[in-house]
Amino acid sequence: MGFILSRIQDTVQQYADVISKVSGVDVEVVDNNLFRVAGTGIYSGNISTDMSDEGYVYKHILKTGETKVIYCPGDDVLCRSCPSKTSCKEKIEISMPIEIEEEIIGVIGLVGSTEEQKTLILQNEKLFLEFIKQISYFISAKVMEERNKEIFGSIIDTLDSVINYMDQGVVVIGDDNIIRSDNDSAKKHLGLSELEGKEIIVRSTGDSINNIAEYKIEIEGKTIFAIGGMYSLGLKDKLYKNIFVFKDMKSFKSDIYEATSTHETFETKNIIGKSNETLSLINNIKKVAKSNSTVLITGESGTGKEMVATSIWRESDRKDQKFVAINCAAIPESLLESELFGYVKGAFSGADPKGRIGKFELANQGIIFLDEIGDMPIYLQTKLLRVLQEKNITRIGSNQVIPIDVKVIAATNTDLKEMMIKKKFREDLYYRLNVIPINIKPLRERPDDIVELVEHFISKYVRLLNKTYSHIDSNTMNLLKNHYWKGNVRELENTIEFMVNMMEADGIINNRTLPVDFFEDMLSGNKTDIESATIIPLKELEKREIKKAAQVFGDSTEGKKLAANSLGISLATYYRRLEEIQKN
Ligand SMILES: Nc1ncnc2c1ncn2[C@@H]1O[C@H](COP(=O)(O)OP(=O)(O)OP(=O)(O)O)[C@@H](O)[C@H]1O
Repeated sequence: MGFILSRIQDTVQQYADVISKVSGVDVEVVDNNLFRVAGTGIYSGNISTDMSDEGYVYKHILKTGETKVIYCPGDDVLCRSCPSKTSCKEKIEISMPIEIEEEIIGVIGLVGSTEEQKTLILQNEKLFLEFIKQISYFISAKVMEERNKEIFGSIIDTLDSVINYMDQGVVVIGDDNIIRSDNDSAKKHLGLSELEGKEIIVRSTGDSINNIAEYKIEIEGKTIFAIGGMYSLGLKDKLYKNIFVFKDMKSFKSDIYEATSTHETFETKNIIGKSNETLSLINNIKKVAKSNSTVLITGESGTGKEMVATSIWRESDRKDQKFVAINCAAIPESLLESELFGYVKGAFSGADPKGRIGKFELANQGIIFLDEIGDMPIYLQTKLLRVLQEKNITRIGSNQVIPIDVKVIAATNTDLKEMMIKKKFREDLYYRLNVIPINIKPLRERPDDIVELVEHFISKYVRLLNKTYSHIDSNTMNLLKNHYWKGNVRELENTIEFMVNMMEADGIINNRTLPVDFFEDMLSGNKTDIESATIIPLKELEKREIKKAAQVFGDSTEGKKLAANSLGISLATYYRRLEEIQKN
């Protein structure tokens, strides 16, 4: 604070000159560091000098805050230690502190250096004291003003840099719709390198999403949708009427997308398997990706339908756009419509009345993946069909028709044809979706993929669980190859994860590491629960397992040894039983 007086030195000097002229005596002003800020007459040649070696009276005033009249400078008790007390030119001196909020920031001195001046001061002492008091107030008021200006200026500077760092666009618009000021984000959101001086038309669409109003912006022949707020600056100056704080819809959607998309992304090179079925699947994905037609992926649960959908996206021209997945079975029927098409603030008094963007809008320009499409209620099927035909959507509660360009990939593990017969799936929608059908075979029908998938998942989990791996027993690999895998690749992956967890320090995966349900599945012949509740005679069960072992391991000598081993009987017993079965 101390140097403030010197910062308004010119103003203080002007005051000193006026006082001197009016009073006919000399004036001197020092700051709280005894720096001479202003001076007239005998002091005019010594402005901006350090007075710490001489200003004994001023030092006292800075310390005590008292006003002092020194009638005999040089002889006064305060001048006792002053080295120039004997040669002091002053005849009389009035000194008064300059204060701001009880802080002494300097001293103003009125000095008579001639006998006439001394008489003048003595005759008008009271008047002079009142006069300096007023001037001291003026100086403090000026300092206050300067200080406030500095604080205000630094607030403005801080605000300016905050506004420039904001990822929201900010534009100040005049009554004439001309941009007067803007930040870098505004340029980014509007896709222009310069904004100042350009005309901008901002109109509300009437919709509100996430509790934020939506606007349609027109600038330089472009139309941009944004969400944000328009605020009046409340100034008289019409050139600075409103401030518009906004984010363009595209970035807003990207933020939501980043926050909500959790799916694992696949590329065709990550699809494991060398069976003819898998090779032709990969080939089809590449072909299908090049077209914009709707794809319907069918296959049992766990066969890789979502994997195929994301691979189509990664191979397509839309790979840099969004892939938005929605599982129609996982969302309550009452919410599915709003999830798909979005809704605006006030559309209904639901749990989230603020308004929300729908998946179709989020996926615009990209791909929407409608998983478990068979679970979509019939009334929504009608709406979906209309969206696919008309290529636009309307948010629930809004009048705005929004054009949509999305590629649709649907998937199901239910038999849609059968659902059509039962009138649970609309025939017209089925044909609209089934433009390009892709069927993924169950894993049991492509055993040639199993060895590679097993090895892939073993190395994945060995790495993830930080285990040491040596090899997998060939007998165990045979069991895995011949398993029914009703949960398909997902079940295989889970089984391998279990086995790697169970693996001993020797790093060998064998029958002992297999999960119990694996054997239960084998015993039940992978039939449904009701069927497996049927009690099978032990003799029959034994026959079935021996036959299965013969099938799995073949009839080479080595295979027979493995079969006997996995059945837990001696080789001789295995030969004998097998012979009996074959005779019957
Ligand atoms: N050929 C494959 N190569 C590598 N991983 C695969 C393969 N097929 C399936 N998977 C894996 O199997 C798991 C199940 O796949 P996905 O979720 O795509 O199946 P889905 O058919 O969509 O299942 P659901 O019908 O239950 O939703 C995933 O972890 C996936 O990565």
